[in-house]
Amino acid sequence: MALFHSCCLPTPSPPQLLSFRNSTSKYLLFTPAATPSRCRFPKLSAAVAVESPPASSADGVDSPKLLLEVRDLCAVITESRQPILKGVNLTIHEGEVHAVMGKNGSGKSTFAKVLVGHRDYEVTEGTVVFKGENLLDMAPEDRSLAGLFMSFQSPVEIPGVSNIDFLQMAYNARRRKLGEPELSPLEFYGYIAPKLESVNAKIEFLSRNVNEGFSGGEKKRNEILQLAVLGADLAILDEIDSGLDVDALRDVANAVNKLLTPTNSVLMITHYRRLLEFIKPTYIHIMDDGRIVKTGDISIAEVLEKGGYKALSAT
Ligand SMILES: Nc1ncnc2c1ncn2[C@@H]1O[C@H](COP(=O)(O)OP(=O)(O)OP(=O)(O)O)[C@@H](O)[C@H]1O
Repeated sequence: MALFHSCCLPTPSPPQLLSFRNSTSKYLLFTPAATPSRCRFPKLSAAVAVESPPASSADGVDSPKLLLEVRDLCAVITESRQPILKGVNLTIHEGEVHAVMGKNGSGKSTFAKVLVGHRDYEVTEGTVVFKGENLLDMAPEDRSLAGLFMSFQSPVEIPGVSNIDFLQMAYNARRRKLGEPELSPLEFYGYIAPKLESVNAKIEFLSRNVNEGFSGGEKKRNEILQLAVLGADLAILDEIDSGLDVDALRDVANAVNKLLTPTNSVLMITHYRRLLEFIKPTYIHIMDDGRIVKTGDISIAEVLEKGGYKALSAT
């Protein structure tokens, strides 16, 4: 705790801010002294952030609604108190697809898990507002019921519980929360059959125990089936492309694309441009040492693929 406080002193130097604009967004370039983080750590690098667009545009057309606003988010590992997130800033509007990339160990999965309230981590600073509510005040299950979904990098197995029972239980819990009547097993089967088709999964998928004995690719497909069944305002997909063959990647990406509407959003973590060719991101963010240090468009992934992170830091 002491380490955290000593690292989180307010910056003594005045903010230095450069801004520039393209046709759609205004970009803010923060110099190290003005990196927008309340918890400060010694290693600072220039960060580019995309400023939230105004609530309505000049021609009177409403801009998409704000879905998630993360400000100066800092988190430690609960047990060891080791700081992992060191001031994450991110804004997501409805209808946007955000991709987070970054070197191994930069904090991407931790960020995702902190958003869904994983107990391995404790938030020590910062705010997260989801659909206008303080997300950090909500229990993990309430975050899910509020419309947050996360597909884990390594989905858990639940021996003894069949996929269909698990999905029906989760879906009916959501309906109860919404004050809607629960679906009977027969009604639920009618609801899930087309979802199964949308992820190109076989019917046997439903009678198998949750993820037990599933191949890596089947587990990822099953995660997207869960997303299709439960629905979400914000789906966080952690390396949904890992371990997938080309056809499975296309299936999974197609299923995600079919779920995208103008009012929901995806935050996906990936190492590879390949996924971004199937699910087109609105923004790509680069995470480094627990912070988002760069934000831009698909060109970031192109530079990365050609020259690695070294090439990116030179841009
Ligand atoms: N529960 C934990 N216990 C110990 N260390 C942890 C824990 N969670 C995260 N870390 C450490 O925090 C750092 C960030 O991990 P994280 O999984 O968030 O990185 P990542 O960017 O998702 O990496 P990758 O690209 O390899 O999946 C790593 O050094 C990791 O070892």
